[in-house]
Amino acid sequence: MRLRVDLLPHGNYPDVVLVIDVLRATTTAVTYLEHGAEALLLTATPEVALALRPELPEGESSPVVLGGERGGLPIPGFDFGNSPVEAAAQNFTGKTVVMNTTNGTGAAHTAAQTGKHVFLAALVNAHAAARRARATATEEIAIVCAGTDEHVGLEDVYAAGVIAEYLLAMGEFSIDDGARIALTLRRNSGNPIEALGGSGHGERLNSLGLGEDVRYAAQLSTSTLVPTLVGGEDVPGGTLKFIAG
Ligand SMILES: O=C(O)[C@H](CS(=O)(=O)O)OP(=O)(O)O
Ligand SMILES: [Mg+2]
Repeated sequence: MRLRVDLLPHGNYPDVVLVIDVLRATTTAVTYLEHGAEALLLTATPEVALALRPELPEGESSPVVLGGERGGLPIPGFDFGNSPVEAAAQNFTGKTVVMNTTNGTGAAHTAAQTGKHVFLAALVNAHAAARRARATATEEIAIVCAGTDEHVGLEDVYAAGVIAEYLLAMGEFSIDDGARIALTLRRNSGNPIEALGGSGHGERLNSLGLGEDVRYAAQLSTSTLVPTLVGGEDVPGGTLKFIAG
């Protein structure tokens, strides 16, 4: 079995893909599902997301809510930002959450172009994601780091190293240099809060007053839920549907 870590999304994915965007899209995605969401629709653009909101009579609560950000801040017309702390304070039972973010949702779309099995991973579900990947893969597990604006993100590579460590404890793998880099970073960057807080994006979120999100995202394996890409005729064009797995 091969284990590969892509420091940024690219290339062909023949088998299992774990998409990581610790700060903050995949952490928030896990949180929406933890808090009752029936499904997540990750859109290619904010416009696709806005078009999915149904027209409803005044006062009627929508079964579809929108979450996402640009520049770290909520997108105008959306109901929520991209904050796991905000998501954790809500009940999404019966709701579909439509998400669009700068990096994470695009990385999922890149992975889904070729990946046979696509899952969303973060530190909060790292162990469950590793177990699911190991149980599903037949030839390769690719851990794909979303990064920030096409630049490598320390937080994503650190999380890839955490997941790679779990995987190596589960069986034999031949690993690539991306995995070696991720493992080295994991072993030399301290605990998750030190690693995330010391990343460029962690510092930026702190400066935006979003440090609680960084601390939330640094929790390790607190969720057993793995967002899982599913197909079907009901999936709107330009979206990827993930359900709790
Ligand atoms: O919301 C985030 O943390 C980032 C956006 S940015 O890097 O602050 O512009 O989005 P994500 O897609 O979760 O990396
Ligand atoms: Mg990110």
